[in-house]
Amino acid sequence: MSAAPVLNFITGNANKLSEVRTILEPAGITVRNQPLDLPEVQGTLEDVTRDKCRAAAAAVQGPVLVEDTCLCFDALNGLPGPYIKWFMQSIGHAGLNNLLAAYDDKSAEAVATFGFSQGPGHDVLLFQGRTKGKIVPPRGPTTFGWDPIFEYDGQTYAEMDKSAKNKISHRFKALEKLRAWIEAGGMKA
Ligand SMILES: O=c1[nH]c(=O)c2ncn([C@@H]3O[C@H](COP(=O)(O)OP(=O)(O)OP(=O)(O)O)[C@@H](O)[C@H]3O)c2[nH]1
Ligand SMILES: [Mg+2]
Repeated sequence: MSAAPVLNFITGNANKLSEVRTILEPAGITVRNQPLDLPEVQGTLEDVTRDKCRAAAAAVQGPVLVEDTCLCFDALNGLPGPYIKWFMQSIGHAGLNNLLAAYDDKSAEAVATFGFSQGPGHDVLLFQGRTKGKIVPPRGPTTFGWDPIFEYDGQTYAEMDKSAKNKISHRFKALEKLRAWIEAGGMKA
């Protein structure tokens, strides 16, 4: 019998870690964590995750999982995208809504891109999930980033039960792909 898969998820974000554990542990996948704050380059969603994954593998000298989250406004051709963390920190929910004040189109996409590497010098494999929604004035608890302003099917992410978010979220969809790859024996290849 083969050993149960173990992932070392390098993130400093406790909310991400909690969602990833909740989604993967029922599938028998153990998620460890090292909360390193890695430098993040500018570029496409995929560039940012690949670079973050290489930096994580170099830092821990072993197999790693990382994730980068983007929030892409359709009216702004995908911005703030990978820069959402800095936008969120500097202008908050009100500022993010104001960015779209000049446009009728409030649609947005949440994107999670996980990167897995067996270690330094190995390729980075990407697993991406996308959920479409729209940007609204904040509703619901302010526990996690921009959850209160991202509305999906009439409810903001923040208004949903965690279990409901974890069935439709960008992160869940990306982790479904990662899980399928692990179950097909990808980590051993
Ligand atoms: O409301 C939210 N619902 C989510 O589902 C979600 N996922 C991520 N985020 C936030 O979006 C930025 C991404 O930046 P990010 O991917 O670099 O994350 P991070 O720097 O916090 O952690 P990490 O890079 O150590 O993994 C950060 O501000 C995160 O807090 C979310 N906010
Ligand atoms: Mg980060």
